[in-house]
Amino acid sequence: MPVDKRYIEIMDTTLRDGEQTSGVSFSPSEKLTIAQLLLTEVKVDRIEIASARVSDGELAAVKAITKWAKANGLLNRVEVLTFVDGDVSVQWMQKAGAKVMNLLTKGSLNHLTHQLKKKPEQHFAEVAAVIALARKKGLECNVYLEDWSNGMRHSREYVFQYLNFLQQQPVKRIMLPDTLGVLTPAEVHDYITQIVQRYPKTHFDFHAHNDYDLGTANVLEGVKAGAHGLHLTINGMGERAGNAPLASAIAVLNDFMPTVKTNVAEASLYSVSKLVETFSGFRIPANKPVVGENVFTQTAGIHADGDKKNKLYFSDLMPERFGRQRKYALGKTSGKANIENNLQQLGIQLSDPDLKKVTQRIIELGDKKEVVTQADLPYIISDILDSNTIEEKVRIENYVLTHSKNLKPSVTLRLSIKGEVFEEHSQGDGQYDAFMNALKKVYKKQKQELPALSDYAVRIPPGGKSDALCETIITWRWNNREFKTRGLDSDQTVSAIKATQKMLNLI
Ligand SMILES: CC(C)C(=O)C(=O)O
Repeated sequence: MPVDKRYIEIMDTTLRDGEQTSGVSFSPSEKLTIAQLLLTEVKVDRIEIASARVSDGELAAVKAITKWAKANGLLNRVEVLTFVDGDVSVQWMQKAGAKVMNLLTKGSLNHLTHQLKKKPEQHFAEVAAVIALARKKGLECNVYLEDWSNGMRHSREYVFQYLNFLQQQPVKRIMLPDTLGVLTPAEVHDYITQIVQRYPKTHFDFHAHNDYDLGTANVLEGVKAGAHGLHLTINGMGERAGNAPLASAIAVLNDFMPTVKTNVAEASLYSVSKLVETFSGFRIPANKPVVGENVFTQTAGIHADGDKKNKLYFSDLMPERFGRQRKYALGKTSGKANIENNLQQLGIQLSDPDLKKVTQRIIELGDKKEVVTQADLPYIISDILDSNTIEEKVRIENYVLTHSKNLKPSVTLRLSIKGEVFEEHSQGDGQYDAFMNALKKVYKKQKQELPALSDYAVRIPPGGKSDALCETIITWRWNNREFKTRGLDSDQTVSAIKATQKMLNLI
């Protein structure tokens, strides 16, 4: 029988806690773009976009977002962190056009006593006054219990006294932060269970931090224990080690909590991660689950082989769910199956001998610590197929190229023509020019002319991701006709020399 799933509200706080990542600051237009994407594409329920009073730039950002949200009927989903400061935050909220305030209050006796130096009753009265004022001005109130986790560990009586008090207040949600990211999953489960059982009619959000890398595990336990909402950030940005990452938390809830649902669109998680990465300059680690560059790439040949046979290395965490694609790395450990998978994705078929040559070339590049990407493959293949069709009568045996400050580049070149070996030394304006000058000397002594170089183009495989390969395409003029040769290598001069050797074998 289908069971009614419990709905979990997702509040994204990338633009508030996420912006507390050291070194990160979003411009108002970046904040607006991210806010729009989060509410309309990613479909989180709520966003926390700033702290009140911070700066003029922050005020401009909040104004821009609230204006857009109001025009689109989304204003009650946009939240701002505010403070127990009389009427200051409330006035700021009004100036910014915001309607939902997340009031920061003290969730542990330690914080209350040593930071605010107040007694609980004093704090509660001040909180009540701000809430009353905010409600009078038409604002909705959620309340944060800062340092709630340590409150539960060391001053539980205070936490329950405060929660009892809040039951009498016109508060929509109570937010339970593990401010220092110190809780274990078992504690999260225990503390949230106690709270939701005691206050069954109150909405509780859980706000995890990731200091022990337990953020995602903790939000899972929070939901299992009955939390109604979660605070998450894109790419796990946030104060210190960050918050629980949105993408991981959603994947975990979808795969391990069949009794709950969220409204988040998995397919948009990768693109929003990339956008936030670009705007924030905060790089996504390549191994970050769901959104990291490497997390859907199989590197070991044995994995690629198993995937080809019966999808043996697949799990429920399929890349397509997140708008991504499985990749098979190309390098010295990748082997034939990885290369075949890449060729299949590119729609290319090769004979066995050519496949062997391609595999060999990739292993050689891998040995040189070069990273080969799928975009490099057509270049490698065309280089190999080109070489297949050219009979090698001229071979460049060795060369030494020099490049020193204030001295002309020079070359010592040894090449063989139909088995006979020649050696020359020369200088030039660049290394390749020096190489060509030495080559011309050899051919002049043979009373042979060389084609004239009429164009020289260098490119890297598209996408700019490859650090492995560079292709030089040289156009030659010879007997009133033009022809091109290509050379491929990780070094630009060497790729030009390879293109030149091909020319020598064509004339
Ligand atoms: C500022 C507060 C709400 C916070 O982020 C925390 O306590 O973790």
